[in-house]
Amino acid sequence: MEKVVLVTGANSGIGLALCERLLTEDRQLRLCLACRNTQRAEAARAALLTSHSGARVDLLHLDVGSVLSVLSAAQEIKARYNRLDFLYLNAGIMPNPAVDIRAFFTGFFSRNIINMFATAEGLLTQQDRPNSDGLQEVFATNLFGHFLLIRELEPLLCQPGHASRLIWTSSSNARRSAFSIEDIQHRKGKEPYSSSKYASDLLSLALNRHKNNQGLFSSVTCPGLVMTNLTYGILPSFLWTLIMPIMWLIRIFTNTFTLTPYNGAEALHHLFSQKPESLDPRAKYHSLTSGFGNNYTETRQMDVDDEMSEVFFSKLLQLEKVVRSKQSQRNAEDKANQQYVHHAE
Ligand SMILES: NC(=O)C1=CN([C@@H]2O[C@H](COP(=O)(O)OP(=O)(O)OC[C@H]3O[C@@H](n4cnc5c(N)ncnc54)[C@H](OP(=O)(O)O)[C@@H]3O)[C@@H](O)[C@H]2O)C=CC1
Ligand SMILES: CC(C)CCC[C@@H](C)[C@H]1CC[C@H]2C3=C(CC[C@]12C)[C@@]1(C)CCC(=O)[C@@H](C)[C@@H]1CC3
Repeated sequence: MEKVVLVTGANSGIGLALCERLLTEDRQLRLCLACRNTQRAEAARAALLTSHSGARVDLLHLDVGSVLSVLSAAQEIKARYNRLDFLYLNAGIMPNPAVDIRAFFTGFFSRNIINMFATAEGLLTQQDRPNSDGLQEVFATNLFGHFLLIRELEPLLCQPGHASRLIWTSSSNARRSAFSIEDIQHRKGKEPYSSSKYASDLLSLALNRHKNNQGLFSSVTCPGLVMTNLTYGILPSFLWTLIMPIMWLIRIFTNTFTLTPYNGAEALHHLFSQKPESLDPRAKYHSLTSGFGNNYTETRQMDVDDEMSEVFFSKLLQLEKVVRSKQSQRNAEDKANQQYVHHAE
């Protein structure tokens, strides 16, 4: 039976490289690229079809940062497919990043250097802001939009006698200390990216606890440090040009510098061929590249606990209720306005 796979943020970077790899792995695949930018999505589809002529590649408009877009994309998915085998929750943003230069040099001349290059711990801050749904943008995009999508797609994902898989693109930048259960959207802090990625680790654990018995299995990955639009946005381009040779040099000493999107997609691709029973709900699956350029996947235990993941899960369910009721209110207002205009004409 053909597998149905949907990838969010599939038009560039790790998501696009994953699509390439999946099509090479399985020619029967029915692949859906869920992207917010139609032009870029079409370009990605064309590129995939150039290397895999005759492949079944669908496009879907989805802005994971918008409640309305998620709800209408979910309707469209339910209308198009009667099953979803894999849902890759990959879209992500890191807006207005800033590097703490002093922390960089302190880390550079300390024993923490390898960890600093692998996780960027203490190095990166971002400026976040509320979006038009009143949610913090990073939280809404990297986590909540994906959560809402999963909730909407439960009828497809939780089917008796059939296993479906969720695969998150998290990060080794996910840190417990950047996350607060009192401030799940990270309104007050300066590390919304780290917080949102830690939140995806917590959510994955909770989803496994609640949904494994309904045939839904969730896993978390880290692609390593990959040169993509997201990373290029961190420093000015001339600086990247200057430090790129050093990055390739560092790669010889650390396996987390996967650098290319193809390498970064290793763990995401690896999980595609794993049986649900073999998955570890507490593990993060890391894409790694050796100094000789060989790719492999390694599992490392996440710093998550059941109690916090449970509280977080119930907070997300509460937020979902609020967001849904706001959305129905908006829909009702729009309808009333339309009727008013119609009568006035
Ligand atoms: N690069 C790295 O070193 C690492 C990346 N990651 C994670 O990998 C994932 C992929 O990022 P990466 O490939 O690096 O970067 P890219 O910027 O190349 O890819 C991000 C993708 O997400 C899409 N996206 C962003 N916001 C939205 C939205 N609101 N709705 C729909 N799609 C959206 C982008 O679309 P558009 O083109 O329209 O912007 C793009 O396709 C992210 O979750 C990131 O956090 C994790 C660890 C390391
Ligand atoms: C000369 C400059 C001051 C050097 C700055 C280097 C940094 C820009 C990089 C060092 C470690 C990198 C890193 C990431 C981005 C670029 C660095 C901060 C990530 C945060 C990218 C996104 C992720 O999710 C992480 C896994 C990466 C970890 C390492």
